[in-house]
Amino acid sequence: MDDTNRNNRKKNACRQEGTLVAHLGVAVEVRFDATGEKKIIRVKRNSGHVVGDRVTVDSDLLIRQKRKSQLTRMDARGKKHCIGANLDAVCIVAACEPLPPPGFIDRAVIAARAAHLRPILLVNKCDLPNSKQYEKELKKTYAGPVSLFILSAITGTGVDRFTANLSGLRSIFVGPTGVGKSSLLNRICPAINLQTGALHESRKRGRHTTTVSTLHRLKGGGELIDSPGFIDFGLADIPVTDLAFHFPGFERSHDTPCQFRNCLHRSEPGCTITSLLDRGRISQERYKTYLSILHELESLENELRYREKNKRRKK
Ligand SMILES: Nc1nc2c(ncn2[C@@H]2O[C@H](COP(=O)(O)OP(=O)(O)OP(=O)(O)O)[C@@H](O)[C@H]2O)c(=O)[nH]1
Ligand SMILES: [Zn+2]
Repeated sequence: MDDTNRNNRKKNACRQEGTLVAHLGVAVEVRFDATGEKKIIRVKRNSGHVVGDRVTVDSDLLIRQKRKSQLTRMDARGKKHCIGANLDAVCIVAACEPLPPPGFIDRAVIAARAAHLRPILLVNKCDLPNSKQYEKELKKTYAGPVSLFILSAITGTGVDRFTANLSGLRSIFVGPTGVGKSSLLNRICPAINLQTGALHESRKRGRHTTTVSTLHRLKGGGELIDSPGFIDFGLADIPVTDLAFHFPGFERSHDTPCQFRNCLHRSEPGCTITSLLDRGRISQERYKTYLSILHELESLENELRYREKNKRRKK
């Protein structure tokens, strides 16, 4: 073996492949494929790595591999955040207390579908007396095209039925803060024993609990990512003409395309969606929500176009 070959072999020996299993802000934790061992590696705060990323580690250097899928959201200031990588499903956690901000579930379903991920809606805290009415409303709007599970992290109701569906999938929990994501994860994998709101409350440190993203292996074979709660699930990179296709409640329109390919379903002739609306097959409430998200996306597209133009002018 010549020196070059020997050096290359040496180099490859200290290169290891793995999965990023925790993001701690200024460091990440990588689980190596070969040994299952974990290593903490320092990264810059905005290094662009997210939980679920496949990486090659060369001593302390982290090389990210191409993602098969990713889930992205936009915050109120227009900044994009990738929340998880190489996913299969998005578990949107909601509860009657605290109620999610208006449009949160719709945006999360749209973002999941646009990223080719399966949306799963979890209605947690079904042990609370106010839950029944809320469950009814969510079932009416989403059940069918979106898998929906009613459960309680406290009593354990519905949890086994839900976890049976996670086998073989990498899923991520998303939801506003306080809906019980960490409590559910604790119930599903008791070994993790994550800090939950109650724990923090007892230490009088407020309710913001999850500050890091972590990936956990499930007994049944799947993987689950717990991510910090956030208030706004702004849509990123979804063209206005694609919105209706991903919008929950418009699934009936998929078989019959509108007359115009760029139809936005307002008042264009030959529009399948407004025709279904007129015949009561799409509810007024769903259509109104669609229009408000459409308006939001149009404003965003205009803003981006304006910024782009200004940038070019300055050059
Ligand atoms: N009654 C009831 N309370 C629950 C249930 N699940 C969670 N809680 C309570 O809701 C509060 C918030 O729970 P967490 O699990 O910390 O919520 P989270 O969604 O992880 O919150 P963040 O980490 O801030 O995103 C805690 O006080 C839990 O005890 C449930 O099924 N029923
Ligand atoms: Zn149309």
